[in-house]
Amino acid sequence: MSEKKDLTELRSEIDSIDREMMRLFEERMNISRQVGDYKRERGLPVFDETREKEVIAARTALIGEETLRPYASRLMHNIMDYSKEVQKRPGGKVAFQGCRGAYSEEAARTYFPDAELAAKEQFEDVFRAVARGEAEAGVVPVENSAAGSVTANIDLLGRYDLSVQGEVLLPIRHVLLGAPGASLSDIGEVYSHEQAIRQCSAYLAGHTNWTIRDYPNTAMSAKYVAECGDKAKAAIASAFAGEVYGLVPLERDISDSMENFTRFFVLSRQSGIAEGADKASLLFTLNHVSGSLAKVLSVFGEKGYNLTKIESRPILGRNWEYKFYVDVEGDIARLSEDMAQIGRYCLELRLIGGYRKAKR
Ligand SMILES: O=C(O)C(=O)C[C@]1(C(=O)O)C=C[C@@H](O)C=C1
Repeated sequence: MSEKKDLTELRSEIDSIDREMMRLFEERMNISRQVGDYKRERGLPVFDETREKEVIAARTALIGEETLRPYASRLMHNIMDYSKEVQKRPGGKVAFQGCRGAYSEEAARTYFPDAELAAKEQFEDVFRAVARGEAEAGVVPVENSAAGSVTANIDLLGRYDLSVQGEVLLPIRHVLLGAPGASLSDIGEVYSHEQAIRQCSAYLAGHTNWTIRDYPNTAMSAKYVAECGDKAKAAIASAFAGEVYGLVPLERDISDSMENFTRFFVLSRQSGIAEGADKASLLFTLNHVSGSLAKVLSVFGEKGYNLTKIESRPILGRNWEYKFYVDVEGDIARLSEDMAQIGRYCLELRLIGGYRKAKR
């Protein structure tokens, strides 16, 4: 009869099995990450219920001892949950402009729930961080439903060779935030980003005694008011920013329109059209021939694309010449072919990105 192994021996066997399991676990998660990249590029969902059922059934069947099968099934279930978490987390950081509590932070969090976020001071810092590979992705606002385009970012799209891989639509609910102990009657100065100020213009017009001051970002203005601790100063930012900086809400929902949304773009170094893309953004400059713009637009119409936005931006150093930025919806997989026809009327034509339209 063989000698029973002692606890040290048994534990040492467990240790070596665990080492092997951890090595395999890491290997499996690395493959999962690649599956995640594949799915992200093609706009496929991370969760695949049919595949998970197949995997659990097939792996459980490998277990000889029947009483262990329910545990094996739970183990595989957990492994695939971790696998999905790994897939959703981008390898690198995600840059946004502003500081903690910024609407851009909320947008970045919406698109990349598990990513490590990096705050940047200026919009251009976000573009630069992605272009240099310091960030895997960047999230920037491009348009607000009430105040219109964020032209600084439209211009930066033209200057940087990055592509748009996704879109986020964020509901914006502005709050007037004051220092602890402040009330509405104390306020003399209001700080915020110029877009937020414009979006609350009707509300602010009712307070003619307030001095309105531009600030680079809504959350930064909340931070500034908190740091001053001056009851005469207020900021316009989100309720979340108010919580982050310990400010008190003096008035909620002060936007002119309750239907206030901001569109954000997800920037990436990766080019190409995401599979399942139903929206695209293009930049072009025109030939100096009469009717060029009408011709470009008519191609979009003839080919069945729905033009959802057009913006003209001045070209630096070429007075009274413009760069056109357009968004189109439709069968984006076909767009590359159709661009040849559009290109006939353009000096320059660039697809900035084909992506999935954000859900409201
Ligand atoms: O095979 C896939 O499609 C994966 O994404 C991998 C995996 C897994 O870890 O096995 C993870 C999530 C899916 O729901 C299904 C399976």
